[in-house]
Amino acid sequence: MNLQTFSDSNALNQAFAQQLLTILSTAIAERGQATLVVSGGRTPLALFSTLANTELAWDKVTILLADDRYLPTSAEHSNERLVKANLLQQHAAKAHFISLYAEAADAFAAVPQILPRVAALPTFDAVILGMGEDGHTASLFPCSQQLAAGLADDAPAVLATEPTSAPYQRISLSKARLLDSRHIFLHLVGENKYPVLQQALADTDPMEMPIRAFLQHPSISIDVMYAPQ
Ligand SMILES: O=C1O[C@H](COP(=O)(O)O)[C@@H](O)[C@H](O)[C@H]1O
Repeated sequence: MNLQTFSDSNALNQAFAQQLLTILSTAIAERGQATLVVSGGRTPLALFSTLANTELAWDKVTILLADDRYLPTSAEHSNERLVKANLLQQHAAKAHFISLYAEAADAFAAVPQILPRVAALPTFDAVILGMGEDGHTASLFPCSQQLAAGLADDAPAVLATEPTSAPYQRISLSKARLLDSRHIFLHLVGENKYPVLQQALADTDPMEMPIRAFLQHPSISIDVMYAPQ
C-alpha cells in the first residue's frame, strides 16, 4: 500500500487526474486502447469533472463502474447516471461506456446479461475504488450473504449483492476482476475516512472489512489517494 496524502480534495484531484492521464495515455500508446474502472458515491464527483475537462484520446478509452445500484439508469441514485452526468462530458464524452444495468426481474436475474460485457474486457489499466465507513468497497459489503463469493479468487467477473445495511440490490465487479488491473487506487476524501483506513490496516479479516482484500493483498500494491477535506 502506498499512501499519497494531500492538503485538500483540489490538490488531490489535480495530482490524481495527472496520474490517471499518464496511465491512460501510456496504455493508448502501447496497446491502442485503455480501460478505466471508476466508483460511484460522492467522493469521485470533482475528479470526474477534472477528467472530463482534460484532453485525451477519449474515443480510445473504455469506462465502466466498479459497482452500481440495481436501478434504472435514469434513477437519482444510479451510479451510471452520476458517471454520465459528471464524467462522460466535454472531452470525455467520446469515451465508450459499459453499463452494469440490464432489465430483468432483479439484480440476480440480470447478471447473465451483464457478465459477458465485463468478462470480455482485457486487463484494466486503472481501477479507482471507493470505501464506505463500514469498509465496503465496490458493492462488496461486509453484511451481505454474497461477500464470500465476491471475494473468492475464482469468482466470476460480476455478481449481484444485497446489502442489509444499504439500500438497493447491487451489481458489483468481483475482487478477482477488480484486481486484474495494472494500477489500483483507493480514493478517500474526508476526515471520517481516515480512521476507517487505519482500522482496515490494523487487522486482516476481509469478511469484516472487504477493503482489506485490496489494501493487504500479498502481491498487489494499491495507491491510496487521501485528502482530509
Ligand atoms: O455505495 C457506494 O459507496 C461507496 C463509497 O461512497 P462515498 O459516497 O463514500 O464516496 C462507493 O465507492 C460505491 O461505488 C458506491 O456504490
